[in-house]
Amino acid sequence: MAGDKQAETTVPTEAREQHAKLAEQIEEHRFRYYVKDAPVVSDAEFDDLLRTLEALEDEYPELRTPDSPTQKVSVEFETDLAEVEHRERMLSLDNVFDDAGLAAWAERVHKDVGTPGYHFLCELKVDGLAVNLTYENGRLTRAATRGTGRIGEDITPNVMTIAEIPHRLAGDHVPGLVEIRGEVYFPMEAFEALNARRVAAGEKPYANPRNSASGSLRQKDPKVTATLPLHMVVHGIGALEGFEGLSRLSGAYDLLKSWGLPTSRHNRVVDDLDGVREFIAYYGENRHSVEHEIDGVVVKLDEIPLQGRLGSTSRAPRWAIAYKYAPEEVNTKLVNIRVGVGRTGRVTPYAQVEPVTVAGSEVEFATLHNQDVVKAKGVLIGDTVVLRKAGDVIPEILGPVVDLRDGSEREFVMPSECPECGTALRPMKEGDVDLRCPNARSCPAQLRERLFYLAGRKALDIEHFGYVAAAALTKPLEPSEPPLMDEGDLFDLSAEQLLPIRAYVLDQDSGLPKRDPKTGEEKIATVFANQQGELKKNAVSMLEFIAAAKERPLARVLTGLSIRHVGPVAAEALAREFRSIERIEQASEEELANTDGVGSIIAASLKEWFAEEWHQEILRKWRAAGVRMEEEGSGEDEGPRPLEGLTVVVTGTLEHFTRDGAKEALQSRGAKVTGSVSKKTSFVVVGDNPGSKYDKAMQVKVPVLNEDGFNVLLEQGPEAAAEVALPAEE
Ligand SMILES: NC(=O)c1ccc[n+]([C@@H]2O[C@H](COP(=O)([O-])OP(=O)(O)OC[C@H]3O[C@@H](n4cnc5c(N)ncnc54)[C@H](O)[C@@H]3O)[C@@H](O)[C@H]2O)c1
Ligand SMILES: [Zn+2]
Repeated sequence: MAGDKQAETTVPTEAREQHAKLAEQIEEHRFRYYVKDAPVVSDAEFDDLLRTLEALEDEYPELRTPDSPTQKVSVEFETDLAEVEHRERMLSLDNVFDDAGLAAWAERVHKDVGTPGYHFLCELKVDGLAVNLTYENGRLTRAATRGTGRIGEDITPNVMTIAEIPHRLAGDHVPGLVEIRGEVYFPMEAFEALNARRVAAGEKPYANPRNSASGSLRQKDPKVTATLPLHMVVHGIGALEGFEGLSRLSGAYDLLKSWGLPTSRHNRVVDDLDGVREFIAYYGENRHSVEHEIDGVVVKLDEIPLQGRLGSTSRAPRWAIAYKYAPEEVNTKLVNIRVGVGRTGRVTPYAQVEPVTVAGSEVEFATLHNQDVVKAKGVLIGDTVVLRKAGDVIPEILGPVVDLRDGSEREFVMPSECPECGTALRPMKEGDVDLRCPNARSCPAQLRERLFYLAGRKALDIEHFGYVAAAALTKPLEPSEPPLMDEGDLFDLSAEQLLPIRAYVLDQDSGLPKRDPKTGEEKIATVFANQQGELKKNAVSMLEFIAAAKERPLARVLTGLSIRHVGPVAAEALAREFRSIERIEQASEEELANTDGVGSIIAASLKEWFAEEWHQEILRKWRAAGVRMEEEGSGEDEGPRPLEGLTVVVTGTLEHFTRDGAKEALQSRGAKVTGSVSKKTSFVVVGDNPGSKYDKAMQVKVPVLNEDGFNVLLEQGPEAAAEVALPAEE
């Protein structure tokens, strides 16, 4: 006893105070999270606090009293819902964040188990709300939240509305009593719509889907819960009476599944730690292939008797560990909502946030799509927001942290004029929410984006012509007249024009001027001239590359024109089929639409594009500058086109031709190759295993050629081929 007292006094006051302060913060966050469903810090920040407290207690074990948050699952609290005592405690999990932590856990398990021959059960850590289902003689009698771990809240009527959860277990052999533990989650895809409804009804939007799941289950009216797309994954068993012989947890899951409970499809039993590592690595890569959000992997000892041997602390089982992935959600400040103008003139609001690192990269901007989305999310400028960056997906804002508002936040108002050229904005189409700057030709933003795209890898591939050059040529500070009013004069740019240009150095992601990191001032540069007043080396190269770009294949030139919907693939198809810009322009909309890889939307878009006078002007100027407007070897000087005017469909596998080879052979002889059979089809070439196109050919009585007949067509022409075509059946 005396020894104890002495030990206590060895804790410095400072540490004791720090401990008390941290403990209080953690309790407060738990209350906001579990009770109010409205956390004000991210999970990562919360976990950090808990880890700091743990580290402090490692250093001064006397601080680790039974009261400490490290020893508890949650907080004591009052609730409007009825309280329920769990038959067996619901625990949390200990966390590790790296391989070393995982290995240390495995080593402890190994020491405690003593004998080899045990297995690890790997599961996904479902990011949702822990729920306890009590089944008595197969009937669902109660559902409760985890609560303090001993006492939870009664949410039976709400849980009863979840379709996946059986009210009665299937089969005859069910226990007298069983507690099923699992996670209820709210799908990410449905989250935005839920928040939109809440905002429209004047309710607080949820900060993330996990809060929605919890809030949905913990509100009073089961009729409301019934309308929500809640799901459950089962991941454990609590009390169990009147049932013997469970030896492996993985086996128990099979049993639960046979009773009709929603178990996970992703569980895997492995022999050793390397197997665990593989599982962790796999789902680290494929995190978004899973039907629910995950924040890590849970590794469990699969042998149930061994679980019993290892036991639990007051907070977590020793036989399981949670390996947490890097968080994809962080909290940050929404500094501003700006609008950007895209290549097609679409005007989209986007969020500028205080820069944060998330999922390994620094994020400063997040998309907001359109003004309705901003409203639906319920975010105000100045809010702390939950920002999510999932894999390669563009960062997005999930929702505001409403409880941190101080009244200084303001609503976003969509501008009525283009921020770059001042033109009044209009809806894209009548009734559309998306707005567009109609000044397509010389709105500096649109032209800049078009030029940047035109110079890019997919189009003319002009080296040294990057975003900064595109901006400088379209909106210089000096001279006042930009050298390019549209893309028409691109190939006539001269050194004399480039030399005097001074412009902002724009950031490609935001379209905003970059800032000097030291002074914070916006960067302005003499973009193309060096200090001696000569062209920079890069600028000389750029001009050379512009000249060389005139020789690029037709498909790339077409791509570079930024015709709506005409990307590299459609451009290839058009170039292959029509072989010159002139012929594309002369083609009827129907002809265009019937071209393989083109279709009616692109056909309409092409017609629209060619009808615009300033587009014609671009073509005239490019032609005069010597830009290639036809496919090499095309036109009149090309060889004969014996199959001109024919439309051919190829289906099934040919012996001596690949699909592309067959196409090429037809097209080089002037035939058109399409994907679908109609009355207008001249021939259908049929290889092995033809699909429905063959049946269609029979139905509409189009002549069908086998591979020999195809060769006749290629070598002797349509008349000869018609003779050997299979007679169309009656
Ligand atoms: N942001 C905040 O203010 C705040 C406050 C408190 C807690 N939290 C967060 O809440 C989360 C939950 O905290 P916690 O105490 O439950 O700890 P935890 O997340 O470390 O894990 C324990 C829980 O994981 C769940 N789980 C999911 N899949 C599982 C599986 N396959 N097998 C077993 N269990 C599985 C269980 O319900 C279990 O109770 C943590 O991520 C924590 O960061 C955040
Ligand atoms: Zn504009």
